[in-house]
Amino acid sequence: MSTAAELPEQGTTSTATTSPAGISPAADDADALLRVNNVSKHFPIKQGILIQRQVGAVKAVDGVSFAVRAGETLGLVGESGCGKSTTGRVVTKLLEPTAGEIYFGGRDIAKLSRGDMRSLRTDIQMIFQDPYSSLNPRHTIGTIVGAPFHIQNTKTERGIKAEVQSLMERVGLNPEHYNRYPHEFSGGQRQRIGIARAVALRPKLIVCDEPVSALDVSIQAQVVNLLEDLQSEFGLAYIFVAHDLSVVRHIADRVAVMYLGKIMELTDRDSLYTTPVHPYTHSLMSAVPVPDPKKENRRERVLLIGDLPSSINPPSGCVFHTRCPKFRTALSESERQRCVSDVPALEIKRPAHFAACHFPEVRADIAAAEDGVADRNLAPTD
Ligand SMILES: Nc1ncnc2c1ncn2[C@@H]1O[C@H](COP(=O)(O)OP(=O)(O)OP(=O)(O)O)[C@@H](O)[C@H]1O
Repeated sequence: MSTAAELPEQGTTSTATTSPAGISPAADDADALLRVNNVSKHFPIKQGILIQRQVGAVKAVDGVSFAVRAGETLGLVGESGCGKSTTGRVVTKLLEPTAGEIYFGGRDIAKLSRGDMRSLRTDIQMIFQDPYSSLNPRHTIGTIVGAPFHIQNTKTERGIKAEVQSLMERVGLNPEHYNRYPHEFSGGQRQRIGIARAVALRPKLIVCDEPVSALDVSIQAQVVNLLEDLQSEFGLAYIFVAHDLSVVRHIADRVAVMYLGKIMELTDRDSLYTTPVHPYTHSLMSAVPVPDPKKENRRERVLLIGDLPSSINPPSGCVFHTRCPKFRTALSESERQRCVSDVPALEIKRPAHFAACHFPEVRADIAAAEDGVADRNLAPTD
């Protein structure tokens, strides 16, 4: 593993990586199925009626690096608009990255054309947030779940029907409803249809983009449990995009926290929830209620002041400095200057614990223990 001094700056797409293989340490994982290295997605803003010219860009994702191991779940969390969904869509190549590398099974898929990506569609799939709009209302469930088999073109009609009905049964749907249309199913059942479609070809990786946030709370846990069962049965890896920290704590092995298009902290679930080192993660965690009323009364809430800055013109240096409680209250003038001018690298602060902060919360362990962060019961209700 590289030392902190060797680590690259996260953020600007022109920043060179310095690890021997040219891969950011956050993506440099020997067991990785997917390695996302310094990937950006900037949406151009154009002006003009006849002749359009680019006048700026929405920096939805700006130099993110992470790895996903075979069979694991990586949670992607952060406030609305921080770039979680865009990251997921770039990984599945529903969106083309502006810069960076995406290694899947050792091959850089970032620059593959749509045609070349067709063979990889078997291996990488996506489950969408909205079970109402992600299914074609004019197609029966048989057609929707059977579509991947038709594209693959290796099975007879009868073989496809048998496969689809077995998948329906596996995800908790009645196989006799093969000829029904999406509007005849509830929200939870529609998400099960989306899941059956995603796992049909036994992919290695599924990007789950807020798969339960549109569902009733009572249904959420059932769908999360189904995803977990399918993961162990088929050895799937998930990127699980969510803004709900409880669901992510329940399902993720490791978690990446995003803010304004960048990864602020990346580590295993327990380290993140019990000993966060980035002031942003600390604020997020402090907003989660503690079940014990005594501890809940003593809970220190770290409020973030101000609105999320625009991703068209993000703050200089550390993008979080304009809202960082530590920047406001605990740093000297020269330390603050560093936050304003230098982009912090996503670097190792503890073994396997990455954070992009010049002045991480080194006392977070003690604070977390005192505040009862470690005791928080964040599992979703069954
Ligand atoms: N097609 C697009 N064109 C321009 N800007 C876009 C486009 N898609 C997303 N954005 C912008 O990119 C930023 C990141 O959006 P994204 O949807 O990835 O965030 P998110 O973290 O998933 O948010 P949410 O939790 O609300 O879904 C936002 O500022 C959004 O407005």
